[in-house]
Amino acid sequence: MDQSGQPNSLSPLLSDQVLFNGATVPLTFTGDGKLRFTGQSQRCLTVEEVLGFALEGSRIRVKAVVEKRDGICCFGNSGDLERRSVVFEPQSQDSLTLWSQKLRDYIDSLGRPKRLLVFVNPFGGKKSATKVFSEDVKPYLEDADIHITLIETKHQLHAKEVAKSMDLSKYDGIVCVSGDGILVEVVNGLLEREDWSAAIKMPIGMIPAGTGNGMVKSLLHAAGERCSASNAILAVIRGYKRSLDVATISQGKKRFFSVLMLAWGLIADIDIESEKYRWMGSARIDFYGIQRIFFLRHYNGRICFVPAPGFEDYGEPMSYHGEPTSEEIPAQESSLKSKQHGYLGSDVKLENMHWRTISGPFVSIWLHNVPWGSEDAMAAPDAKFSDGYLDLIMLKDLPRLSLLSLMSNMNDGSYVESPHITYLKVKAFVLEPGARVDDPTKEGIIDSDGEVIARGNVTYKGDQKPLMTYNKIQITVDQGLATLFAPK
Ligand SMILES: Nc1ncnc2c1ncn2[C@@H]1O[C@H](COP(=O)(O)OP(=O)(O)OP(=O)(O)O)[C@@H](O)[C@H]1O
Repeated sequence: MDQSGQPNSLSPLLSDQVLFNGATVPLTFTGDGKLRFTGQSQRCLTVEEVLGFALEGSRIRVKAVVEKRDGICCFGNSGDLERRSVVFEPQSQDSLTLWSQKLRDYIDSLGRPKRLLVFVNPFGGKKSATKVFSEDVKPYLEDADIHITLIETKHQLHAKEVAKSMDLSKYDGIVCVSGDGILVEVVNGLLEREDWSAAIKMPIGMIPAGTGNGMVKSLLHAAGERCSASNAILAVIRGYKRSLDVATISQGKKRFFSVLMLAWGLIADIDIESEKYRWMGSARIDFYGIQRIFFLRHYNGRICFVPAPGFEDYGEPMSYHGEPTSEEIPAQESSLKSKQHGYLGSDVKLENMHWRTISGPFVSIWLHNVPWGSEDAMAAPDAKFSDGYLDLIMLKDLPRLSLLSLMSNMNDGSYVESPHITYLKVKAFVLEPGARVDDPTKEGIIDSDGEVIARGNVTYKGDQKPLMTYNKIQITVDQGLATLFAPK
């Protein structure tokens, strides 16, 4: 709320006398979207605060969101929020029509979404998504007069199936009330469509309601906002957008599109193998992480990468050997004649790039697209949403106690400053995963965005067959391919 009462430099779109709080007061609506009541009880609503309005007989109810404190006041975006409304009464029918027209035209001019497809995953995280939706999301969407089509996901890959076949013309955006898993399904579904290039422009909004809420945490933290469902849904309603790099992980004809991360070694083992302690909630990661640190595994293998400008000194030069060869992919896969639909990955000429290589053993290889891996792990502090690069965090070896202290410093990202960590940006990447140093019969897990992409011999047994084999895989990045709703 602007209490200054200073006249705005922008000329009024509408200026009128209205009934407000029992008194007739001047009300001015200016081109910068400010609705300013003057007179005794001064009030000012900004366009950021206004969600929508409704006609109630001869009155207009303006629905707004404000920081929790007494009275409607200056909007701040990091505290607790509450919905409030301001009711005023124009003095004639003509005036009422004019006010409603001006307000409608203004809100329409902002490019806010009007029709949203909303996925709610009742199964994700603490199984709270249904409650989050009904208490913290739906009321805001109703105030903003946004038409919603609600889909409760019924099984794994349900959101992907819908995204792959939905009628795009019916929606202005997709909202996922879930963890990162549903976002990844939606991106993969959109990119598997024949009309993928139009489909992937559909803005996607994230509401934190899973175990891993890394994407929405990254979005809100970048804007200095708390990671809450109300801040997240406001970003959607206001309709601001930002583009997001998409990484294509490929092996032969197999493709997986990643927006968060790829891990091999320690992080993948903790992420995937700790599933057996799921009943512990998010504590499973810390609990199993400590076990893995004390029984640290080292993996043979090799990484090859195209460094971003400024990182050319890492590793040794090499020439690009191309995508995995037929010897590196099982026969039934390389002879697969299935027709390829959808996006096939970045068309950048990899053979023309300057490749570098580092050989193992490795403790951990981690590629990150955005800063936060979860709400309390800042995995890649320098990661940018659409710089066209992935941040590579590599760990070869270090004393267990140093590793323990590194892992406990992940909430502010400072762990990457450790001399044991190699931290750089890459444009393209090839992982050649090997077996464990201590026992060559045992191999590892490759995890991308929480999905097991490939599983080697004698590893954790999951319910599903992974998409790829535990062999060479390639990762390329397409700059800003996807679009997210984001705070300004
Ligand atoms: N009704 C359902 N039953 C079982 N699984 C489901 C259902 N709906 C969605 N899923 C799956 O739940 C997984 C997790 O989804 P979500 O993104 O909400 O949470 P997450 O934070 O990534 O993971 P989690 O909370 O499970 O650790 C997704 O891979 C999705 O396919």
